[in-house]
Amino acid sequence: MTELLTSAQMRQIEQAAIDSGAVTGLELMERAGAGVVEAILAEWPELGQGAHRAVVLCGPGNNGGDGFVVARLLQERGWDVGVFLYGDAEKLPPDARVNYELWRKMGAVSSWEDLNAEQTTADLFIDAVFGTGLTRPLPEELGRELIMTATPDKTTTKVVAVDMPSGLCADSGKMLGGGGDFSDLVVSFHSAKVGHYLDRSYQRCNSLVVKDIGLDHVFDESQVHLVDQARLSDDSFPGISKRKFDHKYTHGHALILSGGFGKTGAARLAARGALRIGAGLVTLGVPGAAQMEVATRITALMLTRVEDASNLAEVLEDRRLNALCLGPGMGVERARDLVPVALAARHGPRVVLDADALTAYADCPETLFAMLHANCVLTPHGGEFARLFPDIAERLNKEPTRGPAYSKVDATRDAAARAGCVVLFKGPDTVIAHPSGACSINAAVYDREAPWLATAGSGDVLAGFITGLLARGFAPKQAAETGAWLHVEAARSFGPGLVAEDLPEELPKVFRRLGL
Ligand SMILES: NC(=O)C1=CN([C@@H]2O[C@H](COP(=O)(O)OP(=O)(O)OC[C@H]3O[C@@H](n4cnc5c(N)ncnc54)[C@H](O)[C@@H]3O)[C@@H](O)[C@H]2O)[C@@H](O)CC1
Ligand SMILES: [K+]
Repeated sequence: MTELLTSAQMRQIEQAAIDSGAVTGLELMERAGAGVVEAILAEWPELGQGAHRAVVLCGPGNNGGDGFVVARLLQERGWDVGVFLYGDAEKLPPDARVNYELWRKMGAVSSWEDLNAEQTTADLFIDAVFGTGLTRPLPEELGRELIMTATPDKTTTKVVAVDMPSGLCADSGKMLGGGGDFSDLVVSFHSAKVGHYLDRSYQRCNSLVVKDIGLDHVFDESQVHLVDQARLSDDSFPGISKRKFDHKYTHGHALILSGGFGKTGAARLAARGALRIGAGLVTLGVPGAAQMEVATRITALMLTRVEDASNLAEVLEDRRLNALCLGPGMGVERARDLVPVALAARHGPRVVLDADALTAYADCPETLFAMLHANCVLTPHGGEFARLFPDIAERLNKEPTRGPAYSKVDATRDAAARAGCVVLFKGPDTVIAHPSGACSINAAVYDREAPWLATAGSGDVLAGFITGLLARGFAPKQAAETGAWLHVEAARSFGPGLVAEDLPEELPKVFRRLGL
């Protein structure tokens, strides 16, 4: 289980460790600085050989303190190190001050104004200006200077951010004011911060390394989790495997409602996804005019005629239909007709609403919220999210003026609480929230990038994956997390050239690799 921390949670963990007497702030700072150097040498082994030149930019808080440690450790390795301080040495907090003094015994601290002349010759820039303590936008001139430091000749200068690229909010990944420009490497401590996985953060950082600084991992309900294999293998994968004596009815029966003639592709993609992920049976609910179109294009999938609301009500008399998917390619008219029936089904099937099933309620989201129940999952992309939750989206998209800024995690949690069901807010940073506040991020960033997922129909397959897992008996949040994780795994496994059809077909390979 990988927890992602807010700056307040990180401070609390550090403070508790310091208060318990287990460690001092100074020791933590030393480990943090040593961790940065270790990460640099691991990332660029060539920097471990011979002497190089580094420029270390230190800020007015403990992030700056880490910078002084890094400067000292690099100089001890024979490097030529230039140190610049933003702020007043007299006002440094105590641990940072100690490290400032230690550095002063070894070298000079230059004033910020001298930065330009020095910077062009460095092999390495260390951005230790602000970390988790950034609370207000960077002063404009500082932002400009940070951008300049990050844009020397890229072929020779590596930019390393300590904890956070300065200017980015550790809770939201948003930029507070200017600055916070590109970093080749970000080295954080103990646990990654929520902001590393959201918004601008991953767009601005090439790679993220988290170094252990000897603090205990404390888990609590309020933390955001990163959806990762370790977490999923605890509780989800056994649910994907099929046991020897199971039969198809053990694995649920999903119903995917399609659109009309010429509009059935999206539902067929979702259905294929539901089947491949292991639903026992998958039926497409198709209007009469599209029946031929669908019948000629499916094999293992089944088909039933669902013309209108009363038809759907009849079909749902079959209590074995335990997971429904509405939205992909459905058309908003048909969605308005069928969604209320699906949500009112008496035997309580689990329901995924995507695409047109969300857009259909753009004018009256409250009508939808009144019908939703705890067994639903909404899977909006940014546009659909803004249509259903306009005020939340507006708050999220507003330029922040102070930190911690309102984040995609906050927005998805608020949306889930309002909707009363699980909301999966798509993106390279897919956030999944339960109305209780439990929240996770499925990240397709850093070493898990999956840019080929940006292709028509990939969202339809995701809706299908989640529906299939719901049919298998997964709880809504767990289905959303596992479906989203496998979606990225399938994309990464297929690689370049991926089209949506490939995603379900790649799952067997992913499952084999997972040892299922
Ligand atoms: N607390 C600890 O025990 C540890 C902290 N560590 C480091 O300490 C960092 C957190 O330190 P701090 O809490 O001191 O915070 P920072 O060093 O991130 O920055 C806080 C300082 O910047 C000022 N500030 C905030 N926004 C500003 C703005 N826009 N313009 C000008 N000044 C601004 C604040 O008033 C404060 O003086 C972490 O990111 C990490 O790098 C590590 O050394 C590990 C141990
Ligand atoms: K920093």
